[in-house]
Amino acid sequence: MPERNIIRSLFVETPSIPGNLGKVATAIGMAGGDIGEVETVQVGPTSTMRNITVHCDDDEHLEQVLTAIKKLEDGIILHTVSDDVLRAHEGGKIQVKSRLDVRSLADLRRVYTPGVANVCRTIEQEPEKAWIYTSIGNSVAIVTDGTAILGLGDIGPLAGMPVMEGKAVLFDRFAGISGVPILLNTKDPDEIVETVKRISPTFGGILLEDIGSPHCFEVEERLKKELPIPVMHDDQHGTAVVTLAAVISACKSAGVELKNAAVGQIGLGAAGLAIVRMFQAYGIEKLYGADKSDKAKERLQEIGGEAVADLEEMMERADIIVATTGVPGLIKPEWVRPGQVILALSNPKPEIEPETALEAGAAFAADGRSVNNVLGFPGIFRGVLNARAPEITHPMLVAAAEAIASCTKKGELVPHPLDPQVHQEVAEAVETVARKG
Ligand SMILES: NC(=O)c1ccc[n+]([C@@H]2O[C@H](COP(=O)([O-])OP(=O)(O)OC[C@H]3O[C@@H](n4cnc5c(N)ncnc54)[C@H](O)[C@@H]3O)[C@@H](O)[C@H]2O)c1
Ligand SMILES: O=C(O)C[C@H](O)C(=O)O
Ligand SMILES: [Mg+2]
Repeated sequence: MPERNIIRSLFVETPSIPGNLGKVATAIGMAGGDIGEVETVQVGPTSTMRNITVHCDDDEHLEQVLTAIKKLEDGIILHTVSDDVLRAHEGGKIQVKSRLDVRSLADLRRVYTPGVANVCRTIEQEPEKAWIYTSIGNSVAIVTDGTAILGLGDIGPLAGMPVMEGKAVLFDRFAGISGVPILLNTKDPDEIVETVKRISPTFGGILLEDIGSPHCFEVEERLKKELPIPVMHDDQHGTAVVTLAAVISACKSAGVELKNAAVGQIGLGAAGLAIVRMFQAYGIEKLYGADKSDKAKERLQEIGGEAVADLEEMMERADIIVATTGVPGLIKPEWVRPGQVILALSNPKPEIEPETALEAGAAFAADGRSVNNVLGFPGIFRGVLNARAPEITHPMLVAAAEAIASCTKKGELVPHPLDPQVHQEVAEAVETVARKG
């Protein structure tokens, strides 16, 4: 199925006679639209109202679907078309809620003053107890400067907030962690480091998100060194973990020894360079990298990778291709070699659609929706917070990748992110390594 970028909710009235919903569904299907949920809002004696979610490729395609429904007769009426995704974002996606109720004066005194003063004193005397008596040990800051929001680029922290709120939802749902978005009004590495350090006492960990390269490398390195709590740049290490898991699974299915495979990385920014480092540390020797920026290629050479000037040449040489450039359609179908593994991970649109890569002969292909760092970061932070580890180490990340691979069904590259087992397994694997110290 090609990528569907437009999701709309259609409010449709049909006569309450069997077969009419079928006519609507057929009209949508014949126009190439995909139907998501169908919600019956009201059933009356003469007519039925439904909300039908439809997925289309683009605006033009949506128009074709709407025209097809409008052409239907026999009392079928399309009343409204609304943007489901925008609607779901109204009021934001997250909120801070109290875990305790305040119904009586006694509750008030327990939750707040005067009772709370004793808790403050306890923490003053034994700061360690903040992990027991506050939410700090279960809270992670999701910090962005807005310079590399998905593949949308430097759109600023404010426009990046929906992504940060999204990450907070995933932390909550998959790991029971309170993720708190922090938007930074600066791109200066010194100011970022200074600000994050100053707010850090509020949190048990720091997730850096969608901070562009090259300043993300310095920012993360300094914060890791200077803070006593785990710091991880998701676009680097979360992505590298999930990518390693995907290639472990692909090689297992194809009966190929991963360590002997030739791997090509297109895009050597935050995600790409970390993926190369992860592959190197895993023992893969034949590693090629391509980037339009000479500085990025220099960074690859500094860590012992081989820079290739031409994408076509890289496609020719590599058995496994990973792309993280943010450029949709960068990989041409005619470059794909039979049997190749293609992970085109840019969001919101990949460098090549998985269907196109498979049609062109790839053995396995995936995009950034399935091979996504959502499979890694919730469990990784759950694991380190449980263990109260001061940092996230390379062996923890490898353990997380192996846990993801072990949850993957035969013939697939990664597990489904809604499988609660995967987040649990990642958390346990990371916690186990962390406790070994
Ligand atoms: N699936 C996931 O979990 C996941 C995670 C992180 C990032 N990503 C995606 O990866 C992409 C990059 O993210 P990032 O944080 O690494 O950004 P980044 O800006 O740090 O890196 C992008 C790199 O791609 C290079 N590039 C751009 N156009 C190119 C081209 N035409 N040819 C070769 N190289 C090119 C840039 O020079 C840069 O080095 C984004 O689209 C993001 O959505 C996906
Ligand atoms: O947020 C995502 O879906 C993945 C990733 O962090 C990205 O920047 O694309
Ligand atoms: Mg990101």
